[in-house]
Amino acid sequence: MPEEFARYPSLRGRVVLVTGGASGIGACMVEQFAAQGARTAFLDIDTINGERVAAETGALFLRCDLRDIPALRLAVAEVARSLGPIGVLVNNAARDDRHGWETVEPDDWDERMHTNLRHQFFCAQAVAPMMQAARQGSILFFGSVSWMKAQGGMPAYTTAKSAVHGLARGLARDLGPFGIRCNVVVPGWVFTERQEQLWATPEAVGATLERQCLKEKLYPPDLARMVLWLAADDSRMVTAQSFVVDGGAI
Ligand SMILES: NC(=O)C1=CN([C@@H]2O[C@H](COP(=O)(O)OP(=O)(O)OC[C@H]3O[C@@H](n4cnc5c(N)ncnc54)[C@H](O)[C@@H]3O)[C@@H](O)[C@H]2O)C=CC1
Ligand SMILES: O=C1OC[C@@H](O)[C@H](O)[C@H]1O
Repeated sequence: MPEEFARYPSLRGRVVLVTGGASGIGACMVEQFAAQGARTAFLDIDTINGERVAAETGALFLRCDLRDIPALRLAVAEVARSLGPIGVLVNNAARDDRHGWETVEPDDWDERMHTNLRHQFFCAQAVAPMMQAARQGSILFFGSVSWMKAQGGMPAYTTAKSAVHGLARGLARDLGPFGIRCNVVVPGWVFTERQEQLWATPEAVGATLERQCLKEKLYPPDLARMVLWLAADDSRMVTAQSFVVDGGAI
């Protein structure tokens, strides 16, 4: 894996907000945006890891349960007050806990929609006015290959992740006249510590690599590289699109 990351001059000084930045892919993105010289902030429910990442990167960490929309709105406003108008939003936070179709109750369903979909919209709604004033902005939404692969065992999660595409494309149309771009990043199976611990059995890893055209495991930097480009002005005419980073699994 290449050590160096591409440099994006337009990200220097740009205010970037990442949700779910305390671990996994989100933590890698926080690290890389900070390395680009962006004024970086992240929201997460995980205080312990959030404070660790903030100490390591110098990024601003605000604890926030993104299922709580009033709290989300206050946190976004605090980021803008502290760092300046937000120019890039990365809607990364989610939870891919498995759940059987047979046992899901209405409250479970609603909670998983709140955890994986709803906050992506309300974070976009909160930053859009700042981006409208600047006549530019990049909003990234995180999807998943899981629904594309017809992965079972998590129907609420795969539903939420497929809905992200409709959300991004509709907002791309609404916000495009203001120079605001909306795109979806679609990770394949990305081997974070959590994924390794929870699900990376030799059989599951083997089956994934068998399915991928590229026979290597994906890691968070593979996603961060795509995100940096979509966040930067280098992708200035790219919107309403989905970018799959999965080693060719689908
Ligand atoms: N790792 C993978 O294999 C894949 C990941 N993805 C997507 O990529 C993104 C990042 O994935 P990972 O790093 O693996 O996720 P992760 O589960 O390791 O990290 C998600 C982060 O979001 C935070 N979070 C969860 N619920 C929250 C809430 N209510 N309020 C605030 N923060 C909350 C968690 O504390 C955590 O720091 C997610 O959107 C995920 O759905 C998609 C396909 C595959
Ligand atoms: O979104 C996802 O897609 C692939 C799954 O194996 C992974 O655990 C999940 O996060």
